[in-house]
Amino acid sequence: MLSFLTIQGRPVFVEEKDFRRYVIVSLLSIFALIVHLFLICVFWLIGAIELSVINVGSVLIWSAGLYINIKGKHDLAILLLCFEVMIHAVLATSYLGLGAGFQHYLWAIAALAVLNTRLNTLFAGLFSFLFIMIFACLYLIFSEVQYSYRFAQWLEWVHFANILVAGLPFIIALVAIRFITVVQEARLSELASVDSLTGLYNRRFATDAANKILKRAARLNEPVSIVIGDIDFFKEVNDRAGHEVGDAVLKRTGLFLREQFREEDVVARWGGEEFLIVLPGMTGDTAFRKIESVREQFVDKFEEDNPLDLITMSFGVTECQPGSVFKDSLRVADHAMYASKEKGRNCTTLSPPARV
Ligand SMILES: Nc1nc2c(ncn2[C@@H]2O[C@H](COP(=O)(O)OP(=O)(O)OP(=O)(O)O)[C@@H](O)[C@H]2O)c(=O)[nH]1
Repeated sequence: MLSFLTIQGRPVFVEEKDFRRYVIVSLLSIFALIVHLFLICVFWLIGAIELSVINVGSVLIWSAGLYINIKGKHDLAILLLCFEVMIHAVLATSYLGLGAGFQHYLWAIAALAVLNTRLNTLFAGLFSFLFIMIFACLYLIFSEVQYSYRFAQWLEWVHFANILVAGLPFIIALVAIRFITVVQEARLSELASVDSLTGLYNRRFATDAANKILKRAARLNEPVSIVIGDIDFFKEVNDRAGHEVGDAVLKRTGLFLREQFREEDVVARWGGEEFLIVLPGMTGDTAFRKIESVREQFVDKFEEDNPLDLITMSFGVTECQPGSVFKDSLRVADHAMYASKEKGRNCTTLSPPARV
């Protein structure tokens, strides 16, 4: 995914992921620059010249970070900004003591360092640990430092504000990790259950679903029918029109079959040009009539789009006996489908249920 952006008046396209880093790091830098410029004035006014000077240093580093980020070196910019926060936290604590709460920013950058996926995991972990280690050391080294500037009555509010501001990146980092995890879990489960060519369920998912449907049907004493459908002379389609056309036929068959059945029915690509359909609540006779109508519509659909090449399907149907095992009923449906092939194809065969 590309986004449009102008750098020095020239239009450039950047990758969506980089564009996000560009915007986030730039906004963060601008926000930090404003805060530090404000702090320079505040410290100057209260006579804390050395603190004012520290903030001048920060302004220079954040400006450099912003510049490097605009130039496209986002990782270097993030690294530089993490080090600025670290140095700032140490110096501020050494002058103002732990009561001002600047040490809490180390937790924020520890979380951000782990989020930087371009750092290898070991490095990211080590960086993060380094920041937490410094945080712990600040408590050992500067526990005696007392705040000695004007407006001491505001100190606890400065601490309060620092905890809140430092907590924000921490929350953002956790939300980002959660978001990425949820999206990836959904993607993985889709990959594990869906056939990438047709978008139908794959064999593994369909087997699990069929077993569950059969168990439920046995409990409720309801019928279930199993159907195997196979495209006729598919090898010829591939040989004459090419593999790509063959793929397109499979895709359209998948779409067509999905449209023909209810949501609770399982329609899956069983392999190659073979499809499995599980019809809960349907007796063998009803399933047979339904499949015959689907088969006729299938021929019409492909005839409309491609009148020269007749594409047809052969089906095998069976009803599962309560308490029967999926693989036994599947075998019966498969034999029924082969019986349809032997009868000359483009037809449906209903077989009696497998014995329990
Ligand atoms: N394009 C394409 N072809 C596939 C795919 N999977 C399997 N095939 C092809 O499907 C063809 C199946 O051929 P056969 O098993 O001989 O069956 P058929 O030609 O349909 O003949 P009958 O089933 O007897 O009517 C083979 O040529 C496989 O290469 C796929 O994902 N894409």
